[in-house]
Amino acid sequence: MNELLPFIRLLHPHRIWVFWGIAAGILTLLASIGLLAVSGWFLSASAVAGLSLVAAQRFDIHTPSAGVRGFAVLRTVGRYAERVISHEATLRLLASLRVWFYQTIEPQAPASLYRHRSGDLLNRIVTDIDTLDLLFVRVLAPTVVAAAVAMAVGGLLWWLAPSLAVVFSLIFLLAGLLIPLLAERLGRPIGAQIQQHQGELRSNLVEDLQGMADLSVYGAQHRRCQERLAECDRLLGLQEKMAVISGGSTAHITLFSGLAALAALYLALPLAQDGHFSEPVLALITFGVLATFESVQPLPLAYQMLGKIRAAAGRLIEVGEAPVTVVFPDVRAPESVDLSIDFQKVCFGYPGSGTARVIESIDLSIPAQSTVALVGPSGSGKTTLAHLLSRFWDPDHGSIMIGGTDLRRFSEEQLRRKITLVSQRAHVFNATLRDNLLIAAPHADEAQLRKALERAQLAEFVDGLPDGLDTWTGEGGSQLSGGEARRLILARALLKNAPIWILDEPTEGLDNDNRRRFTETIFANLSGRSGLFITHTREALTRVNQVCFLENGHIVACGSHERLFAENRRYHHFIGTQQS
Ligand SMILES: Nc1ncnc2c1ncn2[C@@H]1O[C@H](COP(=O)(O)OP(=O)(O)OP(=O)(O)O)[C@@H](O)[C@H]1O
Repeated sequence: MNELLPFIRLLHPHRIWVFWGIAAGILTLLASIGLLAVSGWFLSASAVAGLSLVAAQRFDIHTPSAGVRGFAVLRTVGRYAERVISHEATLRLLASLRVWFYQTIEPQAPASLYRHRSGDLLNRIVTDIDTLDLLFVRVLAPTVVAAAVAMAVGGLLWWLAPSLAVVFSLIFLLAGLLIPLLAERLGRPIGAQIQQHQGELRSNLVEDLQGMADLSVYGAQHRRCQERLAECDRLLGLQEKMAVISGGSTAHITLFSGLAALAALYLALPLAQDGHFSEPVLALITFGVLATFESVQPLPLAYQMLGKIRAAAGRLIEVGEAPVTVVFPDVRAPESVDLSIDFQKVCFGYPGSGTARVIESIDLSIPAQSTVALVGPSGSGKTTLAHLLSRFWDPDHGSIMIGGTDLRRFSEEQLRRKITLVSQRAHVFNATLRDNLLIAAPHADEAQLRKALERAQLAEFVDGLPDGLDTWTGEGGSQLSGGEARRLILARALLKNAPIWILDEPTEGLDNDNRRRFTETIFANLSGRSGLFITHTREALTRVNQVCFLENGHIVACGSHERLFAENRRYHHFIGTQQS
């Protein structure tokens, strides 16, 4: 149950709502019991009074009928209040849960979150958090309400006759404790499996939808559809098992409530005959006992779901409490105008990939306001080096400096302000062109947006659009061409105006003409900045200050493109194959 504790603690700020929700629940149930018990008493008292004319004339029908009406009104109002208040508490808890989850995963982005499939994360954020809201409304509140009501009724029975209270308590404990615990025990593994299967099904569906175009090109839709159907069948099978447990436990609760009413009648009858109380009180006791079992009716289903709730809590904690690989200091490092970059004996291996290193003892200096190109075969570690400079990860050994200060000394805001990353994978949000630009500079005015568009050579394109900057870009920029999307990302980078640029194959996938024009634009904007440019295009390599050739995580040669091309056979060969 430990996995639930962090979430129970989240209820603390909303304790007032929780308290009143539970209080309204208790009031409603007591009104329900009162209604049935007084109605029972009223009917039998009327019947008894009807036996003699004198008693019938003396019989006060007004007080009990007012009582019945009073309890009925109280029950309705109480139920309404209980629903409103408990839902308010639940929604507040949900909001706290979402904030908590976001706050715990945000420091893990982007490095640690790569481990999770996007559908899986979405599922945890939406479904697991929604499942956890059942914890209060379905489990905690009804348990407290049932316990409080049972104590109230037990106390009353004790006052009438202790034997009644003892028998009632025993049967109530069987129904309210044993059956929910049994349901929990039986439902736990199935609930956990349901939660896991639902997560997998949703992740797979998201992936299938994202890859629909490829699935249809390769004719794999039918096969994937069959796989999803098989997953749905497995899920249905599990849900059927849950339904059987739930039906069984409801039937047992009903049985126990009937038994308790019979036992109460059996014990109270001789007491009534002995004159301990009048005959109509017999009906009051029997109906009261019967109505009290209403409080335990929702418990088996709630405890049966506990497995599902615990699995959801476990899945959230697994993501939320994963170690944060990169921790930024709160205190800012002293600012320096020096924007030189130094990699000193940097070694790095991805977490979870054993001792295999992707970067091996790299020394690299990028003087301020100059650009170094990284060239190398696929998988040689170029992007990893760029991500290390962006501090998505920290090196295992060695250090990376900007202006002589270790990256680890900069606060997050300080470092992010210094660096812009323009990559082929940069994300275009499903929003307007304007919104995509404002991500970099939320307060930029029209003139600044216009200037960035002009410098990225996108102004003409935007002017030709009927909605201009308010044009929707589509999912991942699907309504833009590759070149337009890159220019939009470049305009965004220009708006940020960071002094250090990391460019990770920004022209990849563009045709020759677009690539040349895009490279031209980049270099026109690179002047005065320090840059790390991952590229293998000749037009970029001939314009940077230095080229470093990377193989298997090692820098094997550095120099001008012309010199390396003339003197380094492997570089010559690599560039030759790239150009061809
Ligand atoms: N998140 C990750 N977790 C584990 N291994 C990774 C991860 N990202 C990259 N790698 C591995 O690290 C190695 C270097 O990858 P990297 O992306 O840095 O190469 P690259 O030189 O940029 O390649 P490319 O030119 O194809 O983009 C590769 O073997 C890759 O499989």
